[in-house]
Amino acid sequence: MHHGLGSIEDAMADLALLDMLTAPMPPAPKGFLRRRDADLDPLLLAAAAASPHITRNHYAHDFFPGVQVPSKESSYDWTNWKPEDPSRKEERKPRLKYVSRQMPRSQRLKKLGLEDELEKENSGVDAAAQPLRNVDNLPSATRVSSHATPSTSTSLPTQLAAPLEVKCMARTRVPTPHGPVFLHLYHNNHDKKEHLAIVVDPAQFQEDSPSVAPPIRSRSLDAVWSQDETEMDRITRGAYIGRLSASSQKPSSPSNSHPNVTTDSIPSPLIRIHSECFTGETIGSMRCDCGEQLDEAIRQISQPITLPKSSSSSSAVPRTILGRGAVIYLRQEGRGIGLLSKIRAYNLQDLGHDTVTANLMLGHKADERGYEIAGAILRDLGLGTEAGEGVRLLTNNPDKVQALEDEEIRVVERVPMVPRSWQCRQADSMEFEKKNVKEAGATMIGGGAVYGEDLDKYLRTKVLRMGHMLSLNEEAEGVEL
Ligand SMILES: Nc1nc2c(ncn2[C@@H]2O[C@H](COP(=O)(O)OP(=O)(O)OP(=O)(O)O)[C@@H](O)[C@H]2O)c(=O)[nH]1
Repeated sequence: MHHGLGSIEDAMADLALLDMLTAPMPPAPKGFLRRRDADLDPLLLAAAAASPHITRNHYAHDFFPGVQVPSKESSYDWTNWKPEDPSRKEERKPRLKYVSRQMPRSQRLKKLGLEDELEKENSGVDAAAQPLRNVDNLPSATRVSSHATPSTSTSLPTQLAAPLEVKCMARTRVPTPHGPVFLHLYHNNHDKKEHLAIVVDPAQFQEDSPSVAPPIRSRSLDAVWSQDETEMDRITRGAYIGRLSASSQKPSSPSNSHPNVTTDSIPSPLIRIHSECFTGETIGSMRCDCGEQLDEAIRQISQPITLPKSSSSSSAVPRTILGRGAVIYLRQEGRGIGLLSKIRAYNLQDLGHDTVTANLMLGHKADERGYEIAGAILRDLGLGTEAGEGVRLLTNNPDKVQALEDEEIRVVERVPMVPRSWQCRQADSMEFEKKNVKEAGATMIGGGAVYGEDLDKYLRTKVLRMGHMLSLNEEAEGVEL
């Protein structure tokens, strides 16, 4: 393209070029896709030819305010653009504000005469913290002075002075690889968690044979909850006796479900207090033995119990009864620090810290659990009480034994939990892995043993730093299963 004064040939050449560029497009052949951008604008081309300063971009963009006022001198020349005078900002129109037409909730509640609701909201005690009050005939927790300290980190920070109450909200039969169990779901008035009791007592299905041992049943579940409660209501929440089926529906009653059976001649039921571990129990983590312990506890509790030989018995064959006991499953993930902190603690453990130090580095205690709720659930099940049976406690953790004794639960024996991998250390390792880990699904209920470097480190820390009552010799030597 030529600019300025040139020969007539140059002008003719420019015109021919302009003509070529702006000539109508010949009809597109079949299947040919037309360009989607605009055809060249002849005026724009002429302008571009006239001045080296003006390009198509000057027309397409408006970065500079001057362009919006074409009449302004040099408005198309961005070099003349000046930033806005900051002192003029004050003159700007104020931004539109959103104004609510609804009065604040506190005022609305007052207007409706619901100051109590307001008071409750401000106190921090919400309805979920008082599940018993909403649904049943048990008294509600009352608020007290703010000096009361919550007993565990999992308790609500809501100064509840009312005595702890637990209530079994529902119970159902669950078949497991170790036999049927009754799963009990509990609410309580001190935290918002749904703690569970896994009761092993298959003798309850044998309605025809006389009870040797008292059935393990929840008092709060078998209680009458309201005068207008129907049989179907009771059955639906699990307050039935025997085996529930289409042809057998016998609602329980507070009196007939807790017969006075003497327990002197039978061993006390085996109990485990177990704390939630999502990683170990749900995704089969091999950093800990929690999944395996849960499985092992249900397995051991379900084993038949050999009765001690009585002098009156003439039979030489030892008498056995069906296994019985319970796992109290507390929602105290990560030894009470919660899953989020536990996951972070694992990263610190990968850096070389042990499970205790990792907790401390995150500002937690080594163990933040409490066992008051476990004590209350055991009492509700009639276990470990003065009047009822003592319990044999399946644990290596001295804190649990002490905590239950503080709860006035009668612990007649501590039964150790030796990790399965320690028990079969001497077995052929490949065989062990194949049989117990790969095929069975390590740590899951009914599965095999969990083992590995992470687990070894974890178990040793429990023994060396948390006082767990396990002999490290067993780890070294191994015990045949
Ligand atoms: N913070 C933390 N918690 C862990 C870790 N590994 C497992 N846990 C938690 O530790 C708890 C294990 O509790 P329990 O199964 O009741 O057993 P225990 O206190 O070790 O005592 P035993 O009765 O002897 O088994 C669960 O809440 C797990 O989530 C860890 O590395 N860090």
